[in-house]
Amino acid sequence: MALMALAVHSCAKCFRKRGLKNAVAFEVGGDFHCKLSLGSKMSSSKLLISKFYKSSRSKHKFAEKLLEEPDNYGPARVWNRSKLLKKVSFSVGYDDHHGLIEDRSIRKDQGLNLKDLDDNFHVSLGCKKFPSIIMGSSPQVELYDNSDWHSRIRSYSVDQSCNELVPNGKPLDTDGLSEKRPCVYPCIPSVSSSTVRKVNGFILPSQSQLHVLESSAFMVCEDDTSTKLILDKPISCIAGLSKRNWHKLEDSDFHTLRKLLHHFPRTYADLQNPHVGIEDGHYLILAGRIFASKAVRLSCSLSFLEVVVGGEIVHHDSSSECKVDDIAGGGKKVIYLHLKKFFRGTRFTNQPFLRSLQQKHKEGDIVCVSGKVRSMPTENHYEIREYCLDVIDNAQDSSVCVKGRSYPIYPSKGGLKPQFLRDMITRALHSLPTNVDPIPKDITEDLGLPHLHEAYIGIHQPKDLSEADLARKRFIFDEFFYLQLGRLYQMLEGLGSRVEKEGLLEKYRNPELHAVISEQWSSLAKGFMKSLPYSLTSSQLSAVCEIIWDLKRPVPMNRLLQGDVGCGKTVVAFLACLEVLGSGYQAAFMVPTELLAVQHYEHLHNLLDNMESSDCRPPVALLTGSTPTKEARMIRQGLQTGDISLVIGTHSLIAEKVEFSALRLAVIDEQHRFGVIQRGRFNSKLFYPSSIAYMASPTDASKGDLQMAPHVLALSATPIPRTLALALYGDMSLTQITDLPPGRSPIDTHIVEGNDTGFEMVYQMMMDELQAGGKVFLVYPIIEQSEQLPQLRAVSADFKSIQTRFPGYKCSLLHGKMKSDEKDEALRQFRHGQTHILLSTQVIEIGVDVPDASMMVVMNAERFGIAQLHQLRGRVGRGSRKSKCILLGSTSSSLSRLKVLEHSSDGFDLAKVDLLLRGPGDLLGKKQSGHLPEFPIARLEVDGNILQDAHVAALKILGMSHDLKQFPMLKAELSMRQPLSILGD
Ligand SMILES: Nc1ncnc2c1ncn2[C@@H]1O[C@H](COP(=O)(O)OP(=O)(O)OP(=O)(O)O)[C@@H](O)[C@H]1O
Repeated sequence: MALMALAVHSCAKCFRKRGLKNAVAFEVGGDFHCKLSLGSKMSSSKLLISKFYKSSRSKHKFAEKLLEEPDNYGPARVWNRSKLLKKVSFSVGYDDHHGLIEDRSIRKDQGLNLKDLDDNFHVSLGCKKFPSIIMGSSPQVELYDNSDWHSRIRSYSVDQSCNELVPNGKPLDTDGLSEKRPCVYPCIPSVSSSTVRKVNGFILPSQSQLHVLESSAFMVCEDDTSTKLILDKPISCIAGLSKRNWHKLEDSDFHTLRKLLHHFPRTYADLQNPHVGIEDGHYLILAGRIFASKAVRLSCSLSFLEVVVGGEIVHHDSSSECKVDDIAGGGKKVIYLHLKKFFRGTRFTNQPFLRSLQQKHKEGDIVCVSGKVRSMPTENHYEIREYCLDVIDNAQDSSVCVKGRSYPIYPSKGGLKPQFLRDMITRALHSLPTNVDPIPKDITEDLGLPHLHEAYIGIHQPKDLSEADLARKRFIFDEFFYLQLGRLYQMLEGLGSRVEKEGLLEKYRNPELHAVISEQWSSLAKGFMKSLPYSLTSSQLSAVCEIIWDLKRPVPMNRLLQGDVGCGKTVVAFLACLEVLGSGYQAAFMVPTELLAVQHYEHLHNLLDNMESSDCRPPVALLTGSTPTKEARMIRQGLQTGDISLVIGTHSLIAEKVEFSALRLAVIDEQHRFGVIQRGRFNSKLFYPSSIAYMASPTDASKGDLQMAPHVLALSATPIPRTLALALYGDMSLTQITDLPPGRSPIDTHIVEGNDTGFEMVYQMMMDELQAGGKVFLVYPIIEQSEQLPQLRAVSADFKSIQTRFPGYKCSLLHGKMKSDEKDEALRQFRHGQTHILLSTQVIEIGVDVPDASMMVVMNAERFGIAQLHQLRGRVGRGSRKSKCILLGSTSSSLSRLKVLEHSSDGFDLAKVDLLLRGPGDLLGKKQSGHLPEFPIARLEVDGNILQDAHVAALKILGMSHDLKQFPMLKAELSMRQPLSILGD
C-alpha cells in the first residue's frame, strides 16, 4: 500500500509539474480498463482522484467505483494493476516501481519519513493486495502493449525527448530506452545528449563516439566467439531502435543485423541535383537551408508539420527573376521544398509535442533532402510528402551531397514498406563496426574489392552507381568464396597428414598437371585398350592418363569427367574401372536409369569379349531394381566376398545392404542426376581388406588405403559451363573431353513450324530416311493426351497414326510408364533393327546409344530447354551415317529461340545460352537444381569470373591455414553459413 501511495503521490506531484494528469486519467479509464486500487486513507490518492474528476467528469463514477471495491480484485486483474503501476512509475520518469521507491529524494520531497514508510509497508500485505509484486524478485513486466505508449508518455514527461520522429509520423523512443538494450558494442559509453548527432531523423552517436565504439569492437573481435556474433546479433542491439520497430522487423524475419543488412536495394534511383526543369514525380535530392519549420494543430486529432527548405539549383533560363542575393553569377536559382507531414491522433495535437516537432527542424540548419516532388501553384515551390531529411553538420558538406547520389529502392518485405526498411537499415549501418570483415584485407584488396564495412555502406548508401556496383561485386564474391572455402575445407578435414592436405590443394591449384603414360597402366587396362574396335581420341587418352594418375594416389579422387554428347566418356570410365580391377580392387558403375545400366552392361560385355585372353576377364554383374531377388542376393554376396569385381547398376548400388570387400572406384554416370548426398554415400562404403577370390597382387595397397574412401569419377554429358561446374562441384577436379571420335559428321538441324504443311514435309523426310535404310527417333513431350494442354502431342496417342502413316516399317514405343523389361525390349529391338521408328518421350535423353539411328524428330520442341534438345539431338549422329534432327515448334513465335540449335552444335556454347535464357535451375533440370546452392545476388550466368576469383582466394586461404586456425573470424563465418547450403544439398 505504501508503495502504491508513494507512486500515486509522486505521480500527482508530477502531474502538476508536467501536465501528465490527462494522460494517466485517460489510461486508467480508457484503453486498458484497469482498476486502480487506492486506499481511501491516502491523501495522495484523493488528490489523484480529484484530478481525475477535474480533468474528466465522465470518469467520476468509474473512480468512485474503484474506491468502493479495493479488495474485490481477482487474479485476473493482477496483471493489469501491476501494469498500471508500472505505467505510473514510468510516467514520472522511472523505469519501474523499484526505481520509484528507491528514489529517496522524491520521498523527501513529499515530506515523508522514510523510516516510517519502510516500516509501514508490509511486504506480505503488498503481496496480498498486489500479488504480482514480489519484492526483491519482481520479474520484468512489459510496461505497455506497444511502444507507442512508451514513447508517448516519455514525450510528455521529458521536455527534450520529444524531438525525434520516424518518417511515418510515429514517435520514436529515446536514448534512455536503447541504453537498456544490449548493444553491438559491448563497452559503449552511454550516449549523452551533448554528443548525439542526428541523421535521417534518428539520434545517432557522434563521430567521436563511433570512434570509441569501433576500437572497442575491434578488441572484442580478437575473441572468436564474440566476433561471429557481430553480424549475427539480434536486431534489438541496434542503437535507438524502438520496441515497436523491433517487433515489426522480427515479425518480418529480420532477426539479426545480417538479415537486415542483407536486404539489398532492388535498384537505385538516379538522384541528380536538377539541371533541367523539375517535373512532378521526379525524385530529387537537394542540399539547402531550413527556412521555416511550423507545426500546427488542425483539429483535435490532426496536426501538421511543414518544413521549408531552400536550395540552389543550376538554372538554364537566365531571365529567371528568382535569383538570390548570395548566389554569385547567373545560371543558378533557389527553389523551395515544402516538406509536409500529417499526424493523426489526439496525442499528436498537444502543444508541447508540436513545439518539440517544430524545434527539431531549426531554421538555418543545413540539410540534405530527398523525395518525390510535386509542384505547387507558386513558381519554384515544390511539395514533398514522403521525404528523407539528413542534417548536415558541416555546411561545407552540402556541396558533396548535391552531386548525383544513388537513391536505394528497397523491395518491401513482410508488409514492411521500403521507406521503413531504408530507415532501419540506415540505423543498422550506424551500429556496424568497421572491422566486421572476416576475409583478410590483402585478399580483397588484391581483387580490387572493398572491405566488408565499405561494401555495406556502398550497397545501401552509395555515392554513385559505380560504388554500388563494386559493393555488389563484393557480396557476390562472398557468396562464392564461402561456398568454395566450405567445400575445400571439408575435403581437407577428411585427410590425415599435412602433406596429403597440401597435395590436395596443389592439385586444385594446378589442375591439369599430372598424368601417367599408358605404359604404366595395369596390364588389364592395357589389354582392354588393345582390344577396342577403335583407337581412343587424343582427348580420351589424356583423360584416362589423368584419371589413372589420380587412382594411383592414396588420396581419394573426386573428379568430374565432362564431355559433349557422344564424345566417348563411357569407354574412358571403363578403362578407369579396369585399372583398379587390375590392381586387385573393386569398382562400381552407377547410372540413373535401368535402360542405361543394361546398355552399359551389354556394351562392356561386348568389349570384354573382344579381349584376347579370356582368363583375365574380370567378373562383371548387373544390379538394378528389376534384378530378381535371388540373383540380387547372389550379386551382393559376390560383392561382399570379392567374387564380383565390377558391378553396373542403378541407385540399388548405394543401398545399405550392398557391401563391398574392396571398393576402390565409384563411377557415377550422368552424375548431375544424383544429389551430393547420394554421391557421398559411396564414401561410406570404405575399403576393407579381405580374402578376395579374384585378387591380383595389389601394387598400390598401402597402410593408408585401409580405411580410404573410394575414388569418385563422375561423368557429365550435360556440358555445364565451367562457372556452373565450379559452383556445383567446386570440390572436384575437372577433366574434359574436347573432341569427338573421328568420322562423325555434323547433324543437320532444321527448325520447322508444326502446322499441316510442316508435318507433311517432316513425314516426307522421315519416309526418305527410312527408305534409305535409316532409323528414326520420334520424341514427344508427354505420354498421354492432356485436356489442359491440347496443343501438345502425346506419344501414346500418336503411336497408331504413325504406324498407319509408315506402312512396311515397324514402330516401337518407349516411355516412363512402361515396365523395365518392356522398355529394355523396345530399345533392344530398335537397336538391333527389328523396329525402325522409336516413338519415345525424353527418357532417351540420357545416354541411349544406337549408333545407326540417323534421324530425330522432336514434337513441340519449344517445351524443351536448349541444352536438353542438344542432348536429345546427340542420340543421332553417333555412327558414320549422316544424320538430321528436326525440331517442330508449335507456333511460329516459338521458333526463334530454337534457331540457335540450327547454327551451333557446341554443347558448351548452347549450355551458356540456356544458362542466360533460363538460369541454372532449368538448365540442370528439377532434381539437380534443387542441389544448387542459393546465391541471393550472384548470377552464375554472368558472374563467372568472380567465382573463379573466389575459388583461387579460397585455395590461398587454406594454403595458409588448412584448419583456418589462423583466421578465426573466417572460421566462425563459415560455420555460421549453413553447411548444407554449402554442400548444395
Ligand atoms: N574413339 C572412338 N572412336 C570411335 N567410336 C567411339 C570412340 N569412343 C567412343 N566411340 C563410340 O561412340 C559412341 C558414343 O560413345 P559413348 O556412349 O561413350 O559417349 P558418351 O560420351 O557417353 O555419350 P553420351 O553423353 O551421349 O552418353 C559409342 O557408340 C562408342 O562406341
